[in-house]
Amino acid sequence: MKFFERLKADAAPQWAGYTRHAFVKQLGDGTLPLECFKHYLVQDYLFLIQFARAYALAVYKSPSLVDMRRSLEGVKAILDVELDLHVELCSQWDMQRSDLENAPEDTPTMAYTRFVLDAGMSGDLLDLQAALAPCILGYAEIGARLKGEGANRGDNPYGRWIEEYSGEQYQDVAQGFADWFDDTANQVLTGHRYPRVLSLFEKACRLESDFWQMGLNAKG
Ligand SMILES: Cc1ncc(C[n+]2csc(CCO)c2C)c(N)n1
Repeated sequence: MKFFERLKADAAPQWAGYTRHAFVKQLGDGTLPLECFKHYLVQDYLFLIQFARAYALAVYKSPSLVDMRRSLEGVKAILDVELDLHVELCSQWDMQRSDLENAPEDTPTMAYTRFVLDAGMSGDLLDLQAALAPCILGYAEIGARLKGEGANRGDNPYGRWIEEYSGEQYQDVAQGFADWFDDTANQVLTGHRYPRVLSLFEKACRLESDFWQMGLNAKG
C-alpha cells in the first residue's frame, strides 16, 4: 500500500470532511453562489503565495539533490502555472491581479499556511510532505471525482476549475508527489514516528475543510 493510502485510511473522517465538503458538492453541481467562489479564489491566491514558500522550504529540507529537484518542480508549478489559473479565472469576473494581491488574508488562510510552514520548519522533509499532501492529493481526487460525475459539463460555471484539477497535467503532478512522499517514507519512517506524521496529515485535512467553509461563509 502506498504511504498516502495508509494515511488516508487512518484519517478517513478528516479526509471525507475535506474532500466531500458541502462547498465541493455545490461546486460540482454548479449551485455554489458566485460570491462564495470568488472569496475562495481570492483567498486561494494568497494561500498559494505562502504555499510556494512552504514548498521552497522543502528544497532546504531535502536530504539529497534528487529531493531538491523534486521540491523545486513544485515551487515552479505554483509560481508558473497555478497562480496564473487564478488570475485567468478571476478575470472572467472582472477581478485583476492587483485586486488579488491587495486583498487581506482571512484567518483560515493564515492558519493553514502558517501551519504548513511550521510543520516544515520544526520537522524534516517527511513532516513537511505530510502537511502538504492533503492539499496536493486532495485536489486531484476531488477533480477526478467531479469529472467522473460529469460535473464539468458546459453549463457549470465552475467547469474550468474542474477541468484544471482533473486534467492529465495536474493528475501527473499529484501522482509524482505521491511517489515522492512514498520514497521519503521508505527512507525515514519508523514506527514511533507514524502518529506524529498522521497527526500532521489530519490537521491539514481539517484546515482544508475550514478553507472551504470560509468560502461558504462569504455568502452575505
Ligand atoms: C486551499 C488549497 N488547497 C489545495 C490547493 C491545490 N494546490 C495547491 S498547490 C498546487 C500546485 C501543486 O503543484 C495545487 C494544485 C489549492 N489551490 N488551495
